[in-house]
Amino acid sequence: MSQARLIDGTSLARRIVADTAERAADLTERTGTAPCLATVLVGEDPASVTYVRMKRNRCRKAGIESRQVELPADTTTEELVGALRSLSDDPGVHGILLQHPMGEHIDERAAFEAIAPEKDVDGVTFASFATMSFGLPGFVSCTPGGIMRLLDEYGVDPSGKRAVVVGRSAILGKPAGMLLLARDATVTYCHSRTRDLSSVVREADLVVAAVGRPRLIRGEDIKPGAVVIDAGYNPGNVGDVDFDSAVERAGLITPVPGGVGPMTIATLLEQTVAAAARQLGV
Ligand SMILES: Nc1nc(=O)c2c([nH]1)NC[C@@H]1CN(c3ccc(C(=O)N[C@@H](CCC(=O)O)C(=O)O)cc3)C=[N+]21
Repeated sequence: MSQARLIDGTSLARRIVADTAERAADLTERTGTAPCLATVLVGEDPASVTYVRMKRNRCRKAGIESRQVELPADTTTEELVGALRSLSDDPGVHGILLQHPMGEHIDERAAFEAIAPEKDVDGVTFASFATMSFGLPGFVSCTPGGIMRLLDEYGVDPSGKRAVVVGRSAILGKPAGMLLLARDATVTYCHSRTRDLSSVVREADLVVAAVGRPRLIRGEDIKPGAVVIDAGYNPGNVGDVDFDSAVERAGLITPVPGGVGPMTIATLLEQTVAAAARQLGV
């Protein structure tokens, strides 16, 4: 049986981070100020702690400072909004990442909207969603933005393709579909109420799996030759796609790890340096 070509997210991410580090160094030299990302974490969910640590480590290696804000699990929406407003007003902070998910008691949307649009390097605000949806310049949601870069790198033009996005979360599925639509794909969203998911996915030339259900999408659901992007985050580095069966049917596929994940962080760093350059007037 034929095997899909693998999309190497690690290597493209490495190149983007290297370019970003050069730009960060240049900016620091010219302005005397290093780009700075504030990372905001509410509570101590182990996966979130790990992701934030990875992002901060990657920042350090790229010459981006990071400021860590850790808030207790019982932080109220008002307190979180207050913390985000003060980071938004702080000229020493150029980008803000609010790690998702937060506790059930927090109004996530209110929190995201407390991030100043010019510092929304994670692309989570309504303002960023709007520019992204219209294909206008602005900050993209990092995982969807990373996915589009991978598609471009591998010569996949979404125009005219049937794209099926499985998942409709505010910072992953929904913006991924909007970016594909902006590039002229015919986009279908699937979600928890979708009837007969398999039959919808089988129509897809391009599948983006973004629900957080381990191995939900299986090889038999994949149209032969389709492009399969696995953006699912599940415990233990397992994606939403059953890789072993999907690789037999797909034309091009992202592995987990080594696919979309590293691109998420690369996009975050790149946008942080872009935000700093703009704020420092370069
Ligand atoms: N506001 C917000 N923005 C996010 O971008 C965001 C978030 N919240 N919440 C959690 C998810 C998760 N996430 C990942 C980033 C990188 C990898 C990554 O680089 N993974 C490596 C594996 C890393 C390892 O070896 O453990 C890979 O796939 O190759 C994974 C997951 C960003 N997220």
